[in-house]
Amino acid sequence: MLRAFMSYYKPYKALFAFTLACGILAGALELAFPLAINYVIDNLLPSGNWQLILWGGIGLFTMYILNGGFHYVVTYWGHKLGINIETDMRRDLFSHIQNQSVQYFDNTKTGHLMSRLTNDLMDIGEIAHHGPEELAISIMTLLGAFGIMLTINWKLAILTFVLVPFLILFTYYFGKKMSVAMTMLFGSIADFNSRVENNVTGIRVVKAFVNEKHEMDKFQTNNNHFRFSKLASYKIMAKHTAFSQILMKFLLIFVLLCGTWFVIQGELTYGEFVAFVLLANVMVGPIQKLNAVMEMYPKGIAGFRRYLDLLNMKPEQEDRPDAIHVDQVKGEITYKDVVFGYENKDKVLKGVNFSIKAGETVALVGPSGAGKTTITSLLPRFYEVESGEILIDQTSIHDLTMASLREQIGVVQQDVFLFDASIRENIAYGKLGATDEEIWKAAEQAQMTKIIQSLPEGLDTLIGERGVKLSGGQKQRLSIARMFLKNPAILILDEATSALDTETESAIQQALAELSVGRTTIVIAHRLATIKEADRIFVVTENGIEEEGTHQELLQQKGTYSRLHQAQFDFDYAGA
Ligand SMILES: Nc1ncnc2c1ncn2[C@@H]1O[C@H](COP(=O)(O)OP(=O)(O)OP(=O)(O)O)[C@@H](O)[C@H]1O
Repeated sequence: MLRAFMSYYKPYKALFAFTLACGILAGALELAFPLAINYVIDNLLPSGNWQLILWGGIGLFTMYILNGGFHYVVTYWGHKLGINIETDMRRDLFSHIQNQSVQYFDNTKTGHLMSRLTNDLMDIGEIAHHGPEELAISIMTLLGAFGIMLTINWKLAILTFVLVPFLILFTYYFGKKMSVAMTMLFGSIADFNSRVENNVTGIRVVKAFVNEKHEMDKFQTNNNHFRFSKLASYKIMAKHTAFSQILMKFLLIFVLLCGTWFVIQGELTYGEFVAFVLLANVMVGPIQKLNAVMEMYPKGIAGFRRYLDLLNMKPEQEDRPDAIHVDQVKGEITYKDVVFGYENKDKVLKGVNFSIKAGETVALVGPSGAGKTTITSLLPRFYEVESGEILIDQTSIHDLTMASLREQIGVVQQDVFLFDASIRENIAYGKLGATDEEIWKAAEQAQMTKIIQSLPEGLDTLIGERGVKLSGGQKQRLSIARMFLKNPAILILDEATSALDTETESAIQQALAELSVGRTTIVIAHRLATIKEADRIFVVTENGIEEEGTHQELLQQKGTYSRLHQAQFDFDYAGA
């Protein structure tokens, strides 16, 4: 863990060395002060040379100006080092999270991930700055003070220093307790975030079911758990502060008493006595700093441990070393004996076989839960097949790089996800850096021009989280416009129009028909009327592809498709 932590210092070696050097100089100046006082009392004072004393004062003042400068560097540049490291860790974690498989996101709470990226790393910057640097400076100052004390009076120096290991051990003990408390606290913050995220994204459902009170109760449970964890950490912190204050004052009084005794015995001059007391005071500084680092350490380290746990988790999917990048596929698709189940549960697909010619439009129909969406999710490798093989243009999708494979495939879903940004940004998501001209062209192809023109801010209109300010049909058109820009060779339309009214549906069907021209298209539809024109229709049941043919052929077969068609016809007729 330490090695992983230290590796983040590599890019900032110079900054680290600079702040460390300033810290060491500041520590050395702190040590010089008691020696200077010792000299003034024992040498200058008896001589009565007022001028020399004045020069001594000016010298001391200059020393402190320098000391202030060094402290500024340590505080500002040291923190800069810390925040740089914290930023780098966040960058690595975000990139790592993005590379995780879809399955990983199925099983991970958004709030927990948010917590890992924000709160968990919050203290790491402090540790990165104060940790190694202050540890080194404090140890150096402590040893320096001890060395000087030894030269003044070795007996008193040893008596004073006997107490220091106890102080450090005591801090270590509290640090361990704090680490456990902080891990608990971070866990409860993650749950807390998760609850808030769930509530905010589902607020319409909460309100529609008038379940605000129920949500409030659940929130309060998390809130109380958070309060409990935080209080536990404060209790440890309070005990630590109280005990260390007592021990520190005990150290000073001990030096004062012993020092007085040594002065009475004639073993210590007045100047040396004052220097000793001041040195004991100087020692309190590093001990307090060590305490602070030890107090901070558990917080930082608990977060860093959670950070490493996630960072060390290898993405379930990676490109093969010899994977090839494809620029443009023709779009021929073959599924060979594909078997798949989610998370080792029952198999959803138990040996699916089919092939689709380049440019063909194929519709998947069948009962709910039969695995239509699952079949299409395997093509861009959102999930991995358990056995069997999927080929595009006769090449296994596992022999292609994941990025180039996904560039060839466009998915339009019923539940369109849009970003909390402008219409322009959302359309341009299909081709980053697209010009306004390209965006307008895509909007026109998706029959969206009039909608955009009617909005006061046109392309710059902000559409809210998940596109909440747009209607279902508008969102759908926007996702189609985005797809025109992406221009993939293979298109998957997953029940893209099932939630729309007839007029909007027919407009969007038209846009989709235009979008599918020249592309291999897989359409998933419940409403069979929308896929009559498909080149072929596959009937997916729990046994795999049960029937296959054109609309007319399947009707004549009088099998599952014909039954589904009849049931839908009866339903529509009854509805009319
Ligand atoms: N991410 C997932 N994790 C675990 N199980 C899943 C996941 N997605 C789907 N399933 C399960 O896999 C099975 C097939 O689901 P799928 O969505 O592929 O069916 P479908 O034929 O598209 O259904 P529908 O027509 O209702 O959309 C279902 O039993 C479903 O519960």
